[in-house]
Amino acid sequence: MTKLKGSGQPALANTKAATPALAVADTFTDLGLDDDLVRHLDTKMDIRTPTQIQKVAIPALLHDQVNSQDTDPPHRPASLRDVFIQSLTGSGKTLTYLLPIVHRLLVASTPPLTTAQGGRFDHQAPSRSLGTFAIILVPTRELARQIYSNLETLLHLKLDPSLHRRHWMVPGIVIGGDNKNSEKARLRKGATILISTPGRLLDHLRSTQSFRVEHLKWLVLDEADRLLELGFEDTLRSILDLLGQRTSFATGTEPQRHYHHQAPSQSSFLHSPALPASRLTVLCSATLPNQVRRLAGDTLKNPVICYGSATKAKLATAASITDADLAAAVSDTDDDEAGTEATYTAPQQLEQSYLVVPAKQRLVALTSVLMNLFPFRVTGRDGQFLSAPPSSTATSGVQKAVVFVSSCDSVDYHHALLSRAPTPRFWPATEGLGPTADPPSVAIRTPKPPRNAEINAEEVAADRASRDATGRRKVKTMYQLADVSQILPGVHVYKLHGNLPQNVRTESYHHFSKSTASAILICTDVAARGLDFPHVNQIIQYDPPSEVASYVHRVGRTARQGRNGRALLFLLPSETEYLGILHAQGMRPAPASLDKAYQVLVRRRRKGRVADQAVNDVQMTYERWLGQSDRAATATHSAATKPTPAKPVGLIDDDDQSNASSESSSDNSSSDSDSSSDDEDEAVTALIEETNRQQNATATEAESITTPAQLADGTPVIQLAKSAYLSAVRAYATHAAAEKHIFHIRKLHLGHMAKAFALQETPTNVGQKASTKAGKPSQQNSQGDTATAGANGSGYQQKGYKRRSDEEPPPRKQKKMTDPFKRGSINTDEFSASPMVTTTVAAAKKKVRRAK
Ligand SMILES: Nc1ncnc2c1ncn2[C@@H]1O[C@H](COP(=O)(O)OP(=O)(O)OP(=O)(O)O)[C@@H](O)[C@H]1O
Repeated sequence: MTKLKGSGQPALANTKAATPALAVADTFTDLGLDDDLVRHLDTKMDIRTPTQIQKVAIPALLHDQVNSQDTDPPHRPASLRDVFIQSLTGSGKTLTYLLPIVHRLLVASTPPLTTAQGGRFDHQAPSRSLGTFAIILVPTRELARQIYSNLETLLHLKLDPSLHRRHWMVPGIVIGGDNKNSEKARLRKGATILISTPGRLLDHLRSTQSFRVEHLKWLVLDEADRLLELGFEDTLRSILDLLGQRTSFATGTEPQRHYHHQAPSQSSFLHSPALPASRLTVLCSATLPNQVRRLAGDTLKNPVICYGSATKAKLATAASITDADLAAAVSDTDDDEAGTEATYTAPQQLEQSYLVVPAKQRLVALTSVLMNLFPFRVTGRDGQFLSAPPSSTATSGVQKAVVFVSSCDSVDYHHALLSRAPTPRFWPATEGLGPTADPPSVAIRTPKPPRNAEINAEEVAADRASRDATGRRKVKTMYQLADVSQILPGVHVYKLHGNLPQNVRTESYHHFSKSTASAILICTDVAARGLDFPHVNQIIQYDPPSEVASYVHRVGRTARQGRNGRALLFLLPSETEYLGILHAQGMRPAPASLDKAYQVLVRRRRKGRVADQAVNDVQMTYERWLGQSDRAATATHSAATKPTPAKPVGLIDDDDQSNASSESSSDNSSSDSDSSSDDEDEAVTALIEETNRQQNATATEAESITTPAQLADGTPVIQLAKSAYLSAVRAYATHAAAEKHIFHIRKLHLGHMAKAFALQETPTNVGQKASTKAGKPSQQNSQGDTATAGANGSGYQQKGYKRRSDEEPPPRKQKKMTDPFKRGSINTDEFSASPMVTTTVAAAKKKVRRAK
């Protein structure tokens, strides 16, 4: 990694009086910030008192030198120093670095007093054409937009006219997914403070000649631990190299071939003592895992280490960051009380808990937790839902939850499930409880169907959805950003992950943040860092994070700025050892009770208020809903591959016995050869008809209260469930090395995991069955399935995986469970004591014979 210049720079004149002492500065003015800026913070942003980290880091960033009581060693000569900021999530790190940057640019562009007093104003204000003075690098696009929006607000400050300075600073943003040409145009005009993601910045540094960085004074790496991690590291190295080359033009080490000479009047600004003499690097993070410390040590030269906890702040200096420096800086924190050397600290007011849930009950447990969070009052004699309780809206304002899962597929599936799945039959009806506000939508560009590619049924459906009544392709379609949940009436369900179109990502983030309705955001770790969602009071880590640092960032989306917040971690019984790892690193969640969580389901049930039944209701409702989707998908598949439409489920007519038996030979192998009497046949037919009538009644009842088990673009939900399951299994293998023995795929019971996605069997078997039904040879089926599994990433069966004797067999060997709605199935319901039996022809005959 390129090392940055640092030592040997001349000490700079302070722009205000002496650097304030650390313990004394309790106001932004005392910290040395510009009066206009302080007024703006107060009147327009409602920010009056600096946080702990702001108290300690703003002076360090304002003056490039340290005047600290905690300086170590105490008499290190003042010089240009890089700055390292480590502080709790939600403690205001963004303003910590933005305020000094804006302040110093403002002060540098203030004309000298003598000129202004003499009546002549010849100090030409600097302009955006000077290029970029500060670059803020962040790992995600959403965070970039959030910081850009903070910066815009900050730069709208009202300037004191008597100081003869003008607005000239322009905020800029360049991020992946946005239009590069319009970004180039903006960079050509100039962006004084630029927010960017690493890949796109590197792209512009390489290809946008008019992007001027030779006056760059600040490079801020926000969420530095993430940026310095593997993956971003190479990009960052290239960025630093390119910035090094370009800034050396300006310092005269190389001829300024590409860059304009400055107007003489602007040179007084460029040489203002208010600006750093050369580029400063600022690293900013809530966490700093060990492996990243070494990289930070390489990146920062002569750094000031600013550490802030909820109640204390500390400052230290070092020639470079070493473990010892950080340990020294971090040791004097709130954790002292616990007497540990914890790596991480969570806000004190954050209530952390964990819930141990068996895999097969995860979905029901999630539903219960959310129902407890978004309760609805049941009133009336028949237990009708009449209204949302005051707690979700009136008293505490808007209620919001963020649910973290491990993959994009999982986000898509759980979003579909929580927003579209119906309520169980034994619950009171929820009609009349409409949403509190219409869910928002956004127009997105319709993707063109791939040329010369094999188009499957889903793509056909998506293409159909993208055409208007006359069959013409619509250039844009409306994308529903949130759906109103059926199971949690009135609650809007949003999603956010890296595979969504960029404008959907942006708008989902924006609308969830601003939502005045109660809302849930289901997301991947793309939302784990830095995002500042107002009113989020519950974080749910439905899938545990892949490393402890992520845990800290995820829970940090709530309990920000001293507000209350709760965080709940879901664990499988086999994962409880993870609590030890969390404990050792300073995170101490308390146990939560699953039985208590289920009480909300028991209360909802109209009859037989028993926990097992209530839990079973929810699981079976989800499974039935997916069953509908499975049948629809199978029908679509059959229609595409077979000229004759599939036989309606559960119906047999006598003329078609031979076909019926060949279609499901395993179930009915004995029926044709049976030499039963006419009487017996009649009795069998009567029993089957009766069973079918009951089944159909149940199915109709279930279907009458359901929403279609497919998305607006026609994607069957079962497809999402299968992909989500496979991605979840794959994601399980991505835990940090120290946690791998806990989160090991061998410990997963794959059949139970399938239940956690409301699948009645593992996806491979589902695929096999669908293909068999469509009349394909079994070899083809298994090839197709293997390909699907590979494409979706499990790769579990292909790697010659050897299983231990005590573990769950891999997917293909799973005990076959069949759809309860399909004729000829015996389904053992895992949530109830007794198996649910549906009648087959053979079973019916046996029953009739026994009855005789
Ligand atoms: N001095 C202050 N007083 C009140 N609110 C503040 C102050 N400084 C910042 N805030 C607000 O606190 C919230 C959190 O700030 P910010 O996002 O910068 O936190 P952070 O430390 O960067 O968190 P994370 O580690 O999660 O990225 C923001 O809404 C911000 O406007």
